[in-house]
Amino acid sequence: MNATATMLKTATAPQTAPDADPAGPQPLPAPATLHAEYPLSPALAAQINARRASVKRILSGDDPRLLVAVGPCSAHDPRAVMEYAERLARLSDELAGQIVPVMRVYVEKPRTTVGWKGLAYDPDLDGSGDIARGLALSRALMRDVAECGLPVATELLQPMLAPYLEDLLSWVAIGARTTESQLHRELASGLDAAVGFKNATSGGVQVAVDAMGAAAHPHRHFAMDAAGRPVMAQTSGNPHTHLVLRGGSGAPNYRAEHVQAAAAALESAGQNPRLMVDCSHANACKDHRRQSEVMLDVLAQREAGNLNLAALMLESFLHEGKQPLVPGALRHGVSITDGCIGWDTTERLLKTAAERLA
Ligand SMILES: O=C[C@H](O)[C@H](O)COP(=O)(O)O
Ligand SMILES: C=C(OP(=O)(O)O)C(=O)O
Repeated sequence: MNATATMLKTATAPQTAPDADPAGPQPLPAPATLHAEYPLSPALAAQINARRASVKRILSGDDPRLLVAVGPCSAHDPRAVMEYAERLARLSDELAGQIVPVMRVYVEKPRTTVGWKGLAYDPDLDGSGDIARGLALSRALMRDVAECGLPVATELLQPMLAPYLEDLLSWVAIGARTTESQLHRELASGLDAAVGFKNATSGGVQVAVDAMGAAAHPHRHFAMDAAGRPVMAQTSGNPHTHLVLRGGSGAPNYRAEHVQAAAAALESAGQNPRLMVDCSHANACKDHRRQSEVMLDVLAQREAGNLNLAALMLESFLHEGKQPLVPGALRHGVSITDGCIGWDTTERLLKTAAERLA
């Protein structure tokens, strides 16, 4: 039984400390405590390093395969996420000649205003906010997905979460709402994994180009160490960053003219022109069914010779669409945040991409 299933089996009782004042601050385990509880074996650490290198080779143009960040908008149900991971792992082996999937295991969700903020924040989906249990579940789930043979992708949103999870990550997103944030550029500068910076929710690409430049530099910044103590961190800079075009202000930016303009902005800034197109979000006008047309358009651009299109993102789960968060009445395998394409559509799209890229 994987760690997540064990966690779920044993974690049904409330996990808050008996004497904790629910209104007051409550202690969290230090990163080192969770690492000890859910350690990374040397073999898995080596596999993650190899996966990170594979992602970087695609983004540097040294590997002609297509990188695809694919999976649910949010990981609200670890059992369903593992069911999805097992399917994706099988498909990944079948398409390995042309496609390198990295699986979205998003445990923090940025909200436009308010809403459920992710497994790490509220694992019981009821507003109880058991962050301690959410952190443990998040680490256990990411490790189980990694042990499934899949590179793990996530958005890092709360910088304090990074020391709990970063050793498990093969690709990291900085989201549209935080690409302009200096804290997230500092965070990215210290990561070993490649980092994709989303364009702004307005559609503006320059903030992401600036973020890539900032993240490439070393930074000295406030951070937390493995023991949970505040420290002065010194990073060496991360040269493995790239732009993610996700549309903005209700308008897509995945078409050839947008991609060419973005590549020009990147090249004039001396940045890597290879980029990822997020087929969801504003590129799909928040309609999950439009992800297919976005992906097929991008594939056509690649076939026309634009190899700067090195990567794609798909929001995909077991079943298509989304559902309201009604605890106790949730349908299995359906997103509770953004709408997703279902597994059958995902499999068909990835197989189509592999055939066209062969
Ligand atoms: O990917 C998820 C959403 O784009 C993001 O969390 C914003 O969702 P919201 O506008 O419903 O808050
Ligand atoms: C929140 C996400 O995207 P964005 O930052 O582009 O809204 C996401 O990819 O889940």
